Amino acid sequence: MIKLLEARGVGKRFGGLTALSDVSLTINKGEVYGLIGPNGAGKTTFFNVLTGAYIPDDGEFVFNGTELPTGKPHLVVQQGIARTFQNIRLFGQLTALENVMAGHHIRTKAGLWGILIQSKHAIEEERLTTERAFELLKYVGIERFAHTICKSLSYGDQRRLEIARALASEPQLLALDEPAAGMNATETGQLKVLIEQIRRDGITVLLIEHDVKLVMGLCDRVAVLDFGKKIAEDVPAVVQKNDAVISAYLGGPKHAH
Ligand SMILES: Nc1ncnc2c1ncn2[C@@H]1O[C@H](COP(=O)(O)OP(=O)(O)OP(=O)(O)O)[C@@H](O)[C@H]1O
Repeated sequence: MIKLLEARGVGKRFGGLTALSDVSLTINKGEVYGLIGPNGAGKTTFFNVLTGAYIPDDGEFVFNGTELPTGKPHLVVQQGIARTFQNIRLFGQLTALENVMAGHHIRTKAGLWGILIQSKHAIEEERLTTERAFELLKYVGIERFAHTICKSLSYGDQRRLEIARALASEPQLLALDEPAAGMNATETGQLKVLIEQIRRDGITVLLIEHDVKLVMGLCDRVAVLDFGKKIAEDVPAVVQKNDAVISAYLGGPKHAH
């Protein structure tokens, strides 16, 4: 197995509150890795320190053998980590296609000057970006909405669009923060198929999700956070039976039943 991401003793505090404490975990290339835990356990904070939105107080992340920069989201994307957000963050007034194109610009080279002077290179790059954005919309199943203003898309389609936009940055690791939130059972089923396809296409997935059935059916391994600490990490079938995990979710010791 090849290590893709290692979190080493990661800690994050907000004033007196310890949101993450000494969290270490390893994600291997090609895995779908689940991060679960009760509300407020620190899952989104983990995403935020990983992707550079917050600076961790302790520890570091090593990606492909290199330490990741902290507090620099665009550099993290350039290194090959893309994320979606729990509260969808799309450009509401732009079309679906334009949103995906915005996600790709981190990989283009012409820059603002090239676009302004409409250099041959910039024009060609823009054409390829548009083509790629269409492909990605098709990949996530919403190409029919390419020219629709994104805020008028259904919630489920906006979540798919967020995934397309993240994929546009050509990540090796795709971090999804509650991608099934607000989806009905059919949409969740389709999302599962999409994530399985993403894995088959060689992209490693880190998934925060409350839908336990989805997590257990999709993830190769799962880590459980509780009050900012990792309390378990294993294959889903083992994690499900872990006493500490059951107590964390039920808010008390395990009862015989
Ligand atoms: N910017 C912040 N400032 C202060 N406290 C924060 C901040 N972000 C998170 N927290 C606190 O850190 C703790 C962990 O929050 P976090 O959002 O990471 O949990 P979570 O596991 O993602 O929860 P949920 O499942 O509800 O989204 C919570 O107690 C939260 O209130």
